[in-house]
Amino acid sequence: MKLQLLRYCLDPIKIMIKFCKAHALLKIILLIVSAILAPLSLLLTEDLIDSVSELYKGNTGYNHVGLNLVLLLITILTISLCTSMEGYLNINFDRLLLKNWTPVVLNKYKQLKYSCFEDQETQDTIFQMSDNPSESIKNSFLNITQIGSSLLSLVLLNLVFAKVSVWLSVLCFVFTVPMLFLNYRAMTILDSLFYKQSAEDRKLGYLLGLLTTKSSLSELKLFGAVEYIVNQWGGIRSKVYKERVGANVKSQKLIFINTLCVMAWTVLIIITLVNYMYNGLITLGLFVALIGSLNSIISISEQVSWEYSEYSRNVLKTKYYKHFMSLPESEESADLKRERCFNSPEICFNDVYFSYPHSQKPILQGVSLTIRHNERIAIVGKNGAGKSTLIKLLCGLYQPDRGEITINGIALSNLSQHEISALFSVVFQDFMKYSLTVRENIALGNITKIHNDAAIDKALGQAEPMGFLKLTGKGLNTPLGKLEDDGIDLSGGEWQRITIARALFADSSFIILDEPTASLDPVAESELYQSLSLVIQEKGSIMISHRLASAKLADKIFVIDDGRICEEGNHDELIAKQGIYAEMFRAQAKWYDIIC
Ligand SMILES: Nc1ncnc2c1ncn2[C@@H]1O[C@H](COP(=O)(O)OP(=O)(O)OP(=O)(O)O)[C@@H](O)[C@H]1O
Repeated sequence: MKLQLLRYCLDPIKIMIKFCKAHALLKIILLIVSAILAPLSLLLTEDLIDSVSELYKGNTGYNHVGLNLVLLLITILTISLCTSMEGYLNINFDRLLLKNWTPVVLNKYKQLKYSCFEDQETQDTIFQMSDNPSESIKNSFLNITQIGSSLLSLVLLNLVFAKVSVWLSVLCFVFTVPMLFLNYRAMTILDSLFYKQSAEDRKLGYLLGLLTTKSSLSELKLFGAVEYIVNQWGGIRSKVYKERVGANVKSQKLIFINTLCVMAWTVLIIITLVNYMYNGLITLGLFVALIGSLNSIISISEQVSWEYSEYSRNVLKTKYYKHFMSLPESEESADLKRERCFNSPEICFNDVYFSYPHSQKPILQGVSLTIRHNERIAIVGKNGAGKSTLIKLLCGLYQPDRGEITINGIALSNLSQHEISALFSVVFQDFMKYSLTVRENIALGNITKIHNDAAIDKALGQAEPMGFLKLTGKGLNTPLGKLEDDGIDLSGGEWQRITIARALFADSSFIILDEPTASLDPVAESELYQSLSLVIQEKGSIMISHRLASAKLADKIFVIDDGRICEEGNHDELIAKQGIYAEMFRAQAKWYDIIC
């Protein structure tokens, strides 16, 4: 089955020629030259020995011996030069890949369509791409070209036997095949186990992570569950170990059988050659050359099997790379690079339907709504109603299946990424915590203003009016997270405020907050709303929140149920309507009434 991997053998060659053209071609030429020179050196050895023997008998002069010696030395020197140049090329491949290949891959990451992240296969590919695949692609190129060169050498070495008899050459070749096969099988037994155990290896790593990470270890200790995880880890570990021992024994058995075959084959060939020499059918030189080829054939067969086993591991990354490069990119055609300025933008959802890629489940079903600039909007609804999905569509991360989203009458799909970024800045539920400086964490919202300290301070002040953040002497350049020794580790609520500051710093027409106060304590929540109500007067706001007290502040509330807008109005209107919103609000208020 693993032989099927040979169908990918041209891919690493094509990739390496694309990114390291001259070096890759030179490597192939050097390998071909080395493959030819190995049997040639044996033939020259034969000539040298025979000429020395003729010199001894007085049938030839020193010149002939000298010429053979010089030719042999030149060949040995050339082989050694080829090997040194190959070493030099191998080092340069890394440099060239870093220079030519890495920017192409990074650019592809930049262009990837957001929907790519939905598909499990694609997620695997993206994960594999993060594990430096260029190293594996380079290695699979080296493996496959080395296999080609070794096979060429094998054929040429077998041809040396044809000097004695064609049958001997055929016999020699026929014996090479089981030798290759047994070596290959011995390697694949270990390889197959490696693949079979990869899920268990991942699980072992995960369990070990649970036992060595501060947060999980402290929770497991509290629950008294550490021993359970240790036992789980131990169970898998001993199963993996037993399987490895078993596979090694099987592999060693095959290697032993192979050694016996090689010995029988060697003895047979030597007896045949001795017999030929005894009958005067071959010279001493040819006898020595053929014995030399036996050694080379055995070691090359072992090398081919080893290289193939390495190739079968490395070439998988080439598969991932090809898949990665074929992933769809977000289209940003020339006419979409415009930067129009939308004064008083108005958002319209016109009968929008949407299902996630690879899913049949309808998430939004005929959503129609209008949001004007400077309006404070709240979107409320049960878990899974489709609130966050609506925001993702608004930011252009997904396209509606039916219906249209427009900004001032222009379809959102016709807006450039730049225009969309100028319209919306979003704080998602699963916001990012960047282990960068405070300055960078905030300026990522508008990187052009990264050195504008006054603007950064203003955004920070709006997001955290009480000044929770105690900066070190480095001020805004204080690192956050634990990547650096003097980094500050923030609480969930503190990180959330940094994220809100980032969104405010972006200076967009609308600020979108998906559960902005989920990690905040009640006092911080109330302070944030007061601060935001001032900021938001200058721009539109769309807030998703399960805390309905915050929805009271909104000019308009949209209630989503099962992907449909089922109610719309301000707090008083919706309470008067006695519908879903009123029911949700009463359910929450009841708890406070009980306590009060
Ligand atoms: N990437 C995805 N692929 C497939 N289905 C998804 C994906 N993301 C969300 N969903 C599904 O879409 C539905 C709506 O999800 P969404 O996150 O929009 O709900 P929500 O109203 O924001 O919920 P919550 O209040 O819990 O945050 C859910 O049933 C969810 O399982």
